[in-house]
Amino acid sequence: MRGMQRIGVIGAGAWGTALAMAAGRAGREVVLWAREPEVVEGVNASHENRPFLPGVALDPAIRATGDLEEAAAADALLLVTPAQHLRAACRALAPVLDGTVPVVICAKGIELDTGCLMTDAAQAELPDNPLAVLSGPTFAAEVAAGLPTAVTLACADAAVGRALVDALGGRSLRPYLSDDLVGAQVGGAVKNVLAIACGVVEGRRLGDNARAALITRGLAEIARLGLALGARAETLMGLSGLGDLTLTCSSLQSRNMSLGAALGQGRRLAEVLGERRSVAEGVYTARAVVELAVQRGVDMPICQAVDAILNHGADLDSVIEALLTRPFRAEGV
Ligand SMILES: NC(=O)C1=CN([C@@H]2O[C@H](COP(=O)(O)OP(=O)(O)OC[C@H]3O[C@@H](n4cnc5c(N)ncnc54)[C@H](O)[C@@H]3O)[C@@H](O)[C@H]2O)C=CC1
Ligand SMILES: O=C(CO)COP(=O)(O)O
Repeated sequence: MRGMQRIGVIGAGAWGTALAMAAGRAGREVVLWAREPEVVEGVNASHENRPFLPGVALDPAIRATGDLEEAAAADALLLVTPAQHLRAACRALAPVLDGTVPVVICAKGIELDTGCLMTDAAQAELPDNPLAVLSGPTFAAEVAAGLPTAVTLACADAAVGRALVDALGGRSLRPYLSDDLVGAQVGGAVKNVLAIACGVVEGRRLGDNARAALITRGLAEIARLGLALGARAETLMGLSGLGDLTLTCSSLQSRNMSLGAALGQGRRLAEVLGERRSVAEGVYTARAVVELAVQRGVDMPICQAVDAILNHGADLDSVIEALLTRPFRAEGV
């Protein structure tokens, strides 16, 4: 497998920009594709992505472009759009992307209309490209700052996976190789829904015990769905599962947790979303995950509670009461 020198990053939100920094730090030449002309201009002229990663001085070597073909002319491509737009990004890439170029999915979510994992959506549009998944406990601002971070990098082809680890890894971003693409996606998608629940706990002042209980029983939900979809337990207990769940459910740096906290304080969803330009994936994945769970016969009461609050106008206190009065059961997955 030849070395990967030029990395294209598709999507210049906080995470795409942070990954561009990580790839640059690893010695790669980076081209960052942004939808917004002001982001292209800001990255190239002021070396800052003010709309999505304000206050971070970017490596001047990172070049931004609005031209998808230019970004696609790379040895590997990182796909970092929001999950609900990933399929459209792949469709736009198909005519300009060489079929041999590895594509690394960095979005976290489940597609609403289809229930597809991101790799299934990407595969449908880019059937020839080798696919990989990069996921784990990774707040963008910390990765951009070069703080120590570890991720799961899953790829079915071990040689491609190894080349990606070598191309992107360094002392501050440490990828652990896996071949479990399903497992690497389920944790990152479901934890965003669970982080909204943990935010509600925070906003309603239900205490740290309740948050720990939600994290633990939330992990059981991730495990049940993951195993039903063919994931391996060790992946779900690794960086992309337990690791990311722990991070996102413990810090108001998380957009999902802070959104849940606002709801817990009595604010309305539309109002909270209206104040943000950044994506809180759990808002969309909640419904997708509940539909998938119903299809697969998997019990996910916490995710269902979040979906009821977000999408079905359920009263927050009634939903909390219903969770607290569920019948007692044996522990375990
Ligand atoms: N920010 C973080 O710390 C991390 C984010 N991720 C994941 O990365 C993905 C991207 O998130 P962020 O970079 O944080 O986004 P962001 O919230 O910083 O920015 C929003 C992004 O959405 C894009 N966007 C908005 N409307 C769009 C549309 N109609 N079509 C296509 N794109 C549109 C914008 O161009 C921008 O790139 C998400 O799936 C997220 O869960 C994963 C790990 C860490
Ligand atoms: O995925 C993330 C951390 O791993 C970022 O979480 P938020 O999208 O909730 O900010």
